[in-house]
Amino acid sequence: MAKLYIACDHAGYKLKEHLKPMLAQKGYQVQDLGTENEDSVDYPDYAKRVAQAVLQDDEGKGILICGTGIGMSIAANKFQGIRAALCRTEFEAQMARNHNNANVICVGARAIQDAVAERVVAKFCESEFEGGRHQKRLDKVAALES
Ligand SMILES: O=C(CO)[C@H](O)[C@H](O)[C@H](O)COP(=O)(O)O
Repeated sequence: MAKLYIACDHAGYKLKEHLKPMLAQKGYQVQDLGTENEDSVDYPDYAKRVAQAVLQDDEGKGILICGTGIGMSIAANKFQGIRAALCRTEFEAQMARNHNNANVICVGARAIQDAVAERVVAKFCESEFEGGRHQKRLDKVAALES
């Protein structure tokens, strides 16, 4: 089972703490890369931690939470090899894995309710990349990085 790296800014702290027991209960090994409280911090610092951890772990996946998920997704996608997807629905989370082979999910704690976020993140974690025609497209995406 893939290891999960999770981090947030102050806006995402409560949701991060809410999600961790759910993920552990499902059997995932979860490494918390901060932040540790609701004091104001800057989301790029935490996006960097998760992006670097995921890039060093072939099977690893990342979970990033800020107020909207937008800042985290912008920052994480600056790292070559990171495919970060901002997801608000279970459908988006499943497609992010099935079609885009996203290795990081970004969630907006101020945008969706905790119960919805739980289902969205769980769907992301349990869904697989389908390969095939989607790999060819991801190869083209990767070519854009160079
Ligand atoms: O980066 C964001 C927006 O794209 C995140 O939602 C941040 O959590 C948000 O900007 C933080 O805002 P705050 O007013 O400093 O709490």
